[in-house]
Amino acid sequence: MNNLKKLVGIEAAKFVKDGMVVGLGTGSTAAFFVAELGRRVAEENLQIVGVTTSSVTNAQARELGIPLKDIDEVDAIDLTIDGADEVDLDLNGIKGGGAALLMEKIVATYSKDYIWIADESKLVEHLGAFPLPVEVVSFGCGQLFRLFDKLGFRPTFRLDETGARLITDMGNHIIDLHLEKIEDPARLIKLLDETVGVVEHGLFKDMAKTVIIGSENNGVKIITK
Ligand SMILES: O=C(CO)[C@H](O)[C@H](O)COP(=O)(O)O
Repeated sequence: MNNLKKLVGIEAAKFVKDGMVVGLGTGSTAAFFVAELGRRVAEENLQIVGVTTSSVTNAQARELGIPLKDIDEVDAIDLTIDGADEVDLDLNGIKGGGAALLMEKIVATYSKDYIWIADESKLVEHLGAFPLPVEVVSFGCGQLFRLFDKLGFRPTFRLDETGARLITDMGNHIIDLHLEKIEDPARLIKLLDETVGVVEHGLFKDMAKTVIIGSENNGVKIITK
């Protein structure tokens, strides 16, 4: 699997050109992309500015010497490349397995172009087998948990390595919804968007225009909308 993640990471870096402001995604697949960008900056003198989507990616990019700016210091982000946990045939997806969904969605929203990279195991017919992450403020999140439970969403709090409720880079918690199959993504998005205490959710609908998929048999496949 790692070889496929590396393959698509390297392929995605080819979309990055001199002068671009580039959104740098989070996760093990995006890390291969960031590593390749770092190589190009160091070895090919590629001139870019990165905007990161998590503290983890920020640390990796700094280590590699990729020039970085805060999202509010740039006029626009030309292109963001990120991983995904699930991608359906309409190029809608679930993100947030790495707990970075809020920063990832904000960076994606302000990007002119947005590409996902993934190995073939992420392609699905219906979203929902991967638990849907919902970022929530800590105040009243127990009430929110009970509400999700009553709605039949089978919620669980995301925990950190110590067993405590995970705290995201933005200082919130994550409730994962074990939905199995999301029949109507638009309806669920409306419900979550209207629920007080929900900061953001990992359903990314109509955001990615291109997905680069790595497969054992066919190598790299680029799907566009
Ligand atoms: O959304 C994400 C982080 O919040 C990641 O992009 C997603 O979880 C995919 O990660 P990986 O490439 O490690 O499978």
